Amino acid sequence: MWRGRVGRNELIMLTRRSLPEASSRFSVSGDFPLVKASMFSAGAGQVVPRCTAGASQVIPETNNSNTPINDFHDEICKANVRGSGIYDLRVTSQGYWGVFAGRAFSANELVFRSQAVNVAATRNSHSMQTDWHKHVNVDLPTRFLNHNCSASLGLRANELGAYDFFALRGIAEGEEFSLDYDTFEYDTVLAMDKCLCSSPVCRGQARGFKYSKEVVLKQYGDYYAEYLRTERHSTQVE
Ligand SMILES: C[S@@+](CC[C@H](N)C(=O)[O-])C[C@H]1O[C@@H](n2cnc3c(N)ncnc32)[C@H](O)[C@@H]1O
Repeated sequence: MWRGRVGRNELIMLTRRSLPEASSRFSVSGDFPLVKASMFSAGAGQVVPRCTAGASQVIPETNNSNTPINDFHDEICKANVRGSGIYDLRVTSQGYWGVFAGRAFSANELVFRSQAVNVAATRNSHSMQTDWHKHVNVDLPTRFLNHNCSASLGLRANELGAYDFFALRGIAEGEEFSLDYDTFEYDTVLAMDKCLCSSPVCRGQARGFKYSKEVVLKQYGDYYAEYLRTERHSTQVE
C-alpha cells in the first residue's frame, strides 16, 4: 500500500507538472493515510464485520475477482481506520469492491499514488503490468480500482514500481474512480466475460492494449503505460 507521509493539502496541490519535484518528498514508509472509515457499506449478504478496529465497519466476504477478499482483510481493516478523505473503499451497485472519491478532484490533479508490493509470480486480477515481462501486485486502494471503458483516472509510471493516477476530468465526491485496464495491460489473459462499466463507449470487454490501441490513444492521450511506447522485447508476453 502507499505509505506516503505527505499531508492532505500537499497532495491536493500536486499536479502532473509539479510531480517530479514533489515525488522526492514522498516516503514509502510510515502510516497508511487514505481510507475514510465511515463510508464503508455493503450489499445484501456481504456483511462481515470482523475489523477489530471498527466493529461497525462492514467488509464484503467475497468479490468478483479470483482473489478472496479475506486475503486483504487485515490490510483493509488497517487502512480503514486512518482516513484523510482522498478515497473510500466501498461495494459498488454491482456488488463488488470499488474505490470512490472521498472529495472532489479537478482535471489533471494527482489523485493518489500506488506502490508495487512485489512482482506477481502469476498475473492475477489485482496485479498490474508495468513492463513487457513484468506484472506487479499493487497496494490499496489501487488493487480495487474497477475498469471503465471511459475511465476517470489516467496513469503514469512512478518510482515506486507502479503508477500514479490523475483525474482525467473533474471528479465529484462520491463518484467511483475507474481505470481503463487497456492503458496498462497488453494482452490480458483475465479478460472479463462482460464489461459492466455501462459507458456509452463500452467495448464489451477489456482484452488489452494490443486490441484497443487506437481507441486508447485517442481517448487517453499520454495517459497510458510508458512500456507500451517501447519496442516489445520478444513475441512472448508474460
Ligand atoms: C482490480 S480488481 C477490481 C476490484 C474488484 N471489483 C474486486 O471486488 O476485487 C479487477 C476485477 O474486478 C472485476 N471488474 C472490474 N471492472 C469490471 C467491469 N467493468 N466489468 C466487470 N467486472 C469488472 C473483474 O472481475 C476484474 O478481474
